Amino acid sequence: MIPLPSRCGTVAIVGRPNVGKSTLLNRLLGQQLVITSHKAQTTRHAILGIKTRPDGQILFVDTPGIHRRGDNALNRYLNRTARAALVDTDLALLVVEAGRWTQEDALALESIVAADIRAIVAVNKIDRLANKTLLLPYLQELSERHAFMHLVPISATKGDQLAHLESLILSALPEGDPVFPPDQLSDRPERFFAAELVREQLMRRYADELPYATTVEIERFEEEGGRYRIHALIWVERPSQKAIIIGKQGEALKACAVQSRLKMERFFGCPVHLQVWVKLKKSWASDETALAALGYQD
Ligand SMILES: Nc1nc2c(ncn2[C@@H]2O[C@H](COP(=O)(O)OP(=O)(O)OP(=O)(O)O)[C@@H](O)[C@H]2O)c(=O)[nH]1
Repeated sequence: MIPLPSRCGTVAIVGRPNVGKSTLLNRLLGQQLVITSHKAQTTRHAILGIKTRPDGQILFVDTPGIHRRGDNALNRYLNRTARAALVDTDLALLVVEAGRWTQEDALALESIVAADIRAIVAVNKIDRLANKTLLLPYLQELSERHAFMHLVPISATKGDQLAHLESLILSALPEGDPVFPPDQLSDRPERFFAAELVREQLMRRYADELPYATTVEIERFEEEGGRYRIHALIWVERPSQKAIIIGKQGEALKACAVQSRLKMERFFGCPVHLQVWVKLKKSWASDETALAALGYQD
């Protein structure tokens, strides 16, 4: 048999907030690389996830959801990051939710059209669709909205149709040799993932708007005799937010730190000593300079 040519290229995963882009990427990579929560706008950075297969390498770029939230510096940064990921990419993977089409989905599709790149659409959360007969007309509508290369109904949480989706993605990429070593999963340093794992707990544990007013900075990240010593700072905008995060007698912060540490130990594969502090920095999310200092940089 003639071996298939190796393929390699980048795929930008785009879509409105909360459609399941990060869940899909983790599932395709077989590891929790990017953080997820049931809250919209969990993803704040474009993250590269590398999938190496015998027949090639897919370089996935997970992007923040394209959204229409209030106009502050952080929101502008998120939309800019999502759109920038479409420049110089080989393929777009638009993720939508089965049975739903909103103005934000339309914005995501517009950004693909504006970038003039080929796109596959993954119709996610089919497990949630109570009436399966609605899928066909929904796919029909999608195919009328844009000339997608493929329309693939999937369930990111259940894993349905993901192998098929991955093969379609690979065959749409240009021929080429892998650019990263086979065991490399991302281009981000370990301290980036440490900050993300603390932020994931904030997104999951605290109600409503509070997590959006926080960010995490890793002040210290050291290896000592086979274990990691990590100091994390949670930045908040108001004293009241600090009090909520810490909780009665520090219980809430303690639980957040324990869970973050357990996930870090799984991610890094070694014991972790984690300390977490909460500090006040006025309006970090609306100030471009403060954002840049916290790592939100183009
Ligand atoms: N039922 C069901 N839920 C899903 C599926 N995929 C994702 N979800 C849920 O949808 C929510 C959002 O998932 P994320 O992966 O964080 O979504 P995202 O598109 O990355 O969100 P942003 O960070 O806001 O851009 C989570 O609660 C997931 O568990 C699916 O196939 N079926």
